[in-house]
Amino acid sequence: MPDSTPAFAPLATERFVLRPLRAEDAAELHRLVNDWEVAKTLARVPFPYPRQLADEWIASTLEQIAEGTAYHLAIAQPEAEGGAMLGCVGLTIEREERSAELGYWVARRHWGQGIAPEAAGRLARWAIANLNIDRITASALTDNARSAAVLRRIGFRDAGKGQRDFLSRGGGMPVLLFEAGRADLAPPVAPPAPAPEAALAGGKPILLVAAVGLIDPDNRVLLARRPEGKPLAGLWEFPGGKVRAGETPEVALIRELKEELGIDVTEACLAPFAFASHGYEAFHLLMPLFLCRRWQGQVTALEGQALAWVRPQRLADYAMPPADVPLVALLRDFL
Ligand SMILES: Nc1nc2c([nH]c(=O)n2[C@@H]2O[C@H](COP(=O)(O)OP(=O)(O)OP(=O)(O)O)[C@@H](O)[C@H]2O)c(=O)[nH]1
Repeated sequence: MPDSTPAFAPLATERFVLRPLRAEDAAELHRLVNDWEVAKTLARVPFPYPRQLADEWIASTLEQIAEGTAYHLAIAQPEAEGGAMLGCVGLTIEREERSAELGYWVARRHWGQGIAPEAAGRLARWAIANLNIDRITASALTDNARSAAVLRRIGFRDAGKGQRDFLSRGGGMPVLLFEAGRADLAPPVAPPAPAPEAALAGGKPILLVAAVGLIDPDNRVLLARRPEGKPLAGLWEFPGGKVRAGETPEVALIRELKEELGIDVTEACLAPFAFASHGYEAFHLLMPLFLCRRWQGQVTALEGQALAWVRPQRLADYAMPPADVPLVALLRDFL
């Protein structure tokens, strides 16, 4: 399955942009990273850092972005503020493991301004939502308390100790290992609005969500990817959403399909198929799944979400929320 980022659009953070490096960044990159205080914290940076290596490194990062194997980006001021480079942040993908390794550095004169957590946090959240990974790993030298604090602030958990080769130190060095999954990088989930007493399940409110398997004439099912910033970002799901007070599941679904996909569906075309009942940490999800083969209008991603029409036998290739797993099996057998 291809990742949804053929050409890399810069990522904005509150104060900066994360953009691909450019050939003309080489002299500045060399000046900033050829600093023992920076180089000594980085595993793959030699010291002294040869000027020519900056050109080669930048060229290799562009190839890696094009191949989708790694995303090494400049942390820069917005162009309107001068565009100066402040450091770099990067992710190397380990496709087989559905994971990626995070690294970053910030130029010494910009230390203490919270640049690393802002940049690395954004890249990590973007990656879990847009690349086919479930986990991000990182490491920090055992004596680099500042870097360990950055990782914990983003949401990384301690995952033991290890040893890594450091080019700048000429050999193996002890490191603290860190790891973050989808839930660690997600915003805190607010429980749904107070439910009627009858709707409390084991102390958790019941959340009623209506979802649909839209099926096209080729018998493919539409999945939508949960965007960055939402819980379960990066997982694929059936289109739909929360049923609001006063709505039936059908009415809620008709509204959501119009808002999210720009299509018109009638109640008569929504066939009840199955339901999910799943205990998440903050709520218990009750989700009727309808099937629909007829709608009006062109399916369009109106909320910037990635969409995929998926053949039933390929549904297992798409990571979905745990509540959907039994539904996928039923749907595959049915179609
Ligand atoms: N639409 C949909 N939601 C699902 C599926 N599986 C599943 O667990 N859910 C959960 O059901 C809830 C759907 O709520 P939603 O899409 O309206 O709301 P949201 O969390 O995106 O936040 P929002 O209120 O900002 O829109 C989420 O907690 C989502 O994780 C699915 O296949 N489709």
